[in-house]
Amino acid sequence: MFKIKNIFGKKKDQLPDQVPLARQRQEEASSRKVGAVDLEQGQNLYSDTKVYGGSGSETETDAFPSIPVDTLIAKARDIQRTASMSGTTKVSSQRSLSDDSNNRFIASESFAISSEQIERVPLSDDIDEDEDYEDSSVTNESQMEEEEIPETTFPEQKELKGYFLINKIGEGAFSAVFRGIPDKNSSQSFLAKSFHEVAVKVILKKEVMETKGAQKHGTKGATKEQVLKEVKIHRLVSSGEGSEKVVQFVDFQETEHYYYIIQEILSGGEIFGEIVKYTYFSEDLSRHVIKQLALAVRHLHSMGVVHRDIKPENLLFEPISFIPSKTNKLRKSDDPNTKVDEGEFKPAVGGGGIGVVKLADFGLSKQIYETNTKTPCGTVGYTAPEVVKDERYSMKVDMWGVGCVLYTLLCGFPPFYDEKIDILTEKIARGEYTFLRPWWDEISSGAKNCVRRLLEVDPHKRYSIDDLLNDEWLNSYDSIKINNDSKLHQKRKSRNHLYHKKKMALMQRDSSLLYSPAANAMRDAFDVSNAVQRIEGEKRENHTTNLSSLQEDEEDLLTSSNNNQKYNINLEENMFQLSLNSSTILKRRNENQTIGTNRIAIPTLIE
Ligand SMILES: Nc1ncnc2c1ncn2[C@@H]1O[C@H](COP(=O)(O)OP(=O)(O)OP(=O)(O)O)[C@@H](O)[C@H]1O
Repeated sequence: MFKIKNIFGKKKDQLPDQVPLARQRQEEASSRKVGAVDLEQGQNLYSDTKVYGGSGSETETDAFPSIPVDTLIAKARDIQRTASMSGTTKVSSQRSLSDDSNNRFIASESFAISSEQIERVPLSDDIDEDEDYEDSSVTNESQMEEEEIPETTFPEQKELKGYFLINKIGEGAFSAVFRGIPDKNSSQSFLAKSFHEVAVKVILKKEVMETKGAQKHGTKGATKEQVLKEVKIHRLVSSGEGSEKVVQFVDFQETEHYYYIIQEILSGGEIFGEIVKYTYFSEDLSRHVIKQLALAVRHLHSMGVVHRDIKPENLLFEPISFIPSKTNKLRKSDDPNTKVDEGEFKPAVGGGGIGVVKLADFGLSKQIYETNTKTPCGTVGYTAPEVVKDERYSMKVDMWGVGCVLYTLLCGFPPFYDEKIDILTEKIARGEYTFLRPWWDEISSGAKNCVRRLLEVDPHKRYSIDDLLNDEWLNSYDSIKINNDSKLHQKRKSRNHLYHKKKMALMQRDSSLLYSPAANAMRDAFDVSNAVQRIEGEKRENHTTNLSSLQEDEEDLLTSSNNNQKYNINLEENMFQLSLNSSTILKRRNENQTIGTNRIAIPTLIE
């Protein structure tokens, strides 16, 4: 590991590769405000008046004759786009029709900047989160139903029973995710009745191979076995004490053309998007997220399940109301003109609009032993101590993932980065990362220590989930309140559905920052890091002869039994195969090649 004392005194080629990425992140963050800073709040951007009828013939006037109308419209649209990402300003457009004293109709349209906080619209939850309250949005059901008109009739709706698809809220490499409403009159799923709304992940069957063999010899794609395994594991981890930190599994349907995985909806979306928005999180907010992630991981590990794909894209959240900061909390590495205010943090509730956080996406998860079975093989009670120990080490893959997330939350860029995938792989394998100045200067030693203990190369020395939950920094104060009151929880969720709708519409309108080069580089860094750790985990597991029978239904992802040979498999291929239905790396790259953004170079075979 190398340490850099001060990056500014160094020549460009001596700088760690994270530096350009960190700078790129900051530059992209500032670009989102470019439009908004040009104009004062309240200033009219564009006003076009058309006069029809009356005594004179049709005339047209510009309120700002010196500026071409088209330029103004383009500018207004541009600002509207950037403003929708910054969440701080809104460009409103107004149309009106009136008649004047000459009996003429005047149609006017104007754009204006206002300080309305569109991303932070009160969630109809300006109610104290701690209070139990009656929620009018729930009691007035007819009003609620009136709002729930599907955007369009989706082809995916045709074969789905018991749920109405309302709007698309996300996309994976092989799936589309919709917000859906359970049909109260359907007998489809008993569980669905307790959810006002759900997320429906739809996988088109023709994208999915029937068997592992087909996958090996045919086109790349997820296999049916993998879809079923994801469902099996998701269903398993949605049960038992502690499962409330995991996105709940609700229902599964297989039809002629589709697989439908129905799950609890988290209306805030991905934590990833919030990192892009705020550039980084305060220590309080980072702790808030990590504590909840740690509780989810503890639950999984207690059931013998390893997630293996822990990253900010797989952390979903419920929004809470945003409280603007009372005092300036800028770090010295921040640009005061561009840093988006994270707002006040409320212990046990959250901050930055982020409340409850849950772990999602079990597409790469693996059950390495069972905890509640009578089958001797794989049951902890019947397993030799060294095997149990090794299983524990396999779980350390997730702890590495938690470390990468924590690092990224605290500073805004991932711990390991290189444009070339093979160099990035080496850095990850060697644990080569630094607490870069100036970005880490003001981060506490407690937080750094926690990161260090998680990003420990040797899994024996790396924090276990219990170590993390006992970490001093993580326990500086009670960052979350676990509320098991499901009735109250449901009320809160239903209150947020309008917010969700608005936010999704905004995200769809402008995802330029979410898919900017730096954001994609961040995604890639996580995908590579997780793939490297999974390969390490597989290596360790294969050393353990006695390991669980559950491996039987695992895909033969690393085809060779020879460990050295395994490691030499083209990592890109491996990552794709390891990730399958949850990987987006190739898709992103293909998309980016067409739009010409700069990407990590696709590697050649490592011989
Ligand atoms: N339960 C949910 N609540 C809200 N949004 C969700 C939910 N599940 C998925 N999404 C949204 O849909 C996106 C894609 O979902 P998911 O990650 O499960 O699909 P995937 O095919 O496994 O994706 P990937 O290829 O990114 O791994 C998520 O990143 C998220 O934005």
